[in-house]
Amino acid sequence: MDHFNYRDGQLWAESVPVAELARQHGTPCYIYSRATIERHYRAFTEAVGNHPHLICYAVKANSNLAILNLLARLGSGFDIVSGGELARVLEAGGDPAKVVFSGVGKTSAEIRAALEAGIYCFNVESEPELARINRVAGEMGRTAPISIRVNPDVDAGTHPYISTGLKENKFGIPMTEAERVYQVAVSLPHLEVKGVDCHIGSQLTTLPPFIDALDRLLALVDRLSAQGITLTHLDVGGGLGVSYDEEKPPLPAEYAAALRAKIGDRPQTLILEPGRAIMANAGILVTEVEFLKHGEEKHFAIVDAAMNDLLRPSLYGAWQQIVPVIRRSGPERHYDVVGPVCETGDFLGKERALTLEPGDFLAVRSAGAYGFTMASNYNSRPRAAEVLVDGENAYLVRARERVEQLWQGERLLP
Ligand SMILES: Cc1ncc(COP(=O)(O)O)c(C=O)c1O
Ligand SMILES: N[C@@H](CCCC[NH3+])C(=O)O
Repeated sequence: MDHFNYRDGQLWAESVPVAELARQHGTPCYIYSRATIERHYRAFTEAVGNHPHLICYAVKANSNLAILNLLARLGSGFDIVSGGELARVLEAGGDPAKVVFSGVGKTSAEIRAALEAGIYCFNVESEPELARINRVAGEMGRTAPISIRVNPDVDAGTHPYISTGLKENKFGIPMTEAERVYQVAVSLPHLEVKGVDCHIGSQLTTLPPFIDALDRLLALVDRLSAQGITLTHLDVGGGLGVSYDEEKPPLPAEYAAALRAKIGDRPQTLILEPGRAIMANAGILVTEVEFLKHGEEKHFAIVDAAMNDLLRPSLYGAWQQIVPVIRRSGPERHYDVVGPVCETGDFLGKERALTLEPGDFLAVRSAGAYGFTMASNYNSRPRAAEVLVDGENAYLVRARERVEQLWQGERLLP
């Protein structure tokens, strides 16, 4: 469900015509809906209900400061994976005491910054990382709160690049090693063991893998408890999918309710790290058709957004709906919608039935998550503007990069 709908033959973002925003701010341009973000966030919290819980929004999905600030105002915590994401959360007014820090390669400097900020917990992904956090905390005269990210070896049934909970993936500590690593953790003087964590992948469209992983986590919690290690929280990661095409993933409310039912009256705080399920359908990428090119085999719509703006189609072969911002009548053609970047893999969609003229605006739907955050300056293209719509109002929350910004910090040889 989102707040991008057609009225009078044109696409609206809440109560603002998308074409108006495209003209005002130029294209390519990301447009987000505040109402959608808030609805998705609330669906999670309401479904978990009165069980103690914390939603730690996965910042990597969309780290625009205005969006982080909106979520912080709703009470959200944050799942971060770098010092940069920590800095953004703090800048946006996020509460460090609600931050969990994931990722397999935390540097000493990042660990120090997180301890200084006073984050809630490190999700530790290896034994050397455990030792590093213990050392840094000791140097600072602090105790570092940690949980172990276990790899439950559950097949999430998702794209191989975004599956994280299998033995062959780089993430987490194997379940078979987990108890031993917990014993190491409790023996280290500058660590406080808080919980357990897992994250099995992204864009999951069914419940069973989540439930399997949770079963394995709960069994571990019981085994640890028998050894005198009591945990205060259970972090089940993110990964709930959205409908890009025909997928019918569980709704956030169904997902959260299923986890809640499984956990029953266990005392541990439930932590969720959703990213995509909150943001994907809260954003679109708007682009203008520059040229139509009718080849011998194919029709191309050459647009002003490219793989540097939205990488998912090129990287994963991901399918995202592409729709006209203003509908026009006339015969449809099947177009490959491609950008100006010099790569054959630079496409937003293939074989899309559209009626188009140069100058038309197109919207790529479900682009609020892993859209702008995966953008680059490839081909020295400035990154797109970002606009957040709130009812009848629209706010430019990040201006399009200017070309001069593309060489900031670079120096010529003397
Ligand atoms: C540790 C961790 N938590 C949360 C997420 C968020 O995932 P999603 O956007 O699929 O909810 C990710 C990304 O997959 C992740 O790696
Ligand atoms: N970037 C991916 C998801 C990766 C999830 C990060 N752990 C996507 O667009 O689908």
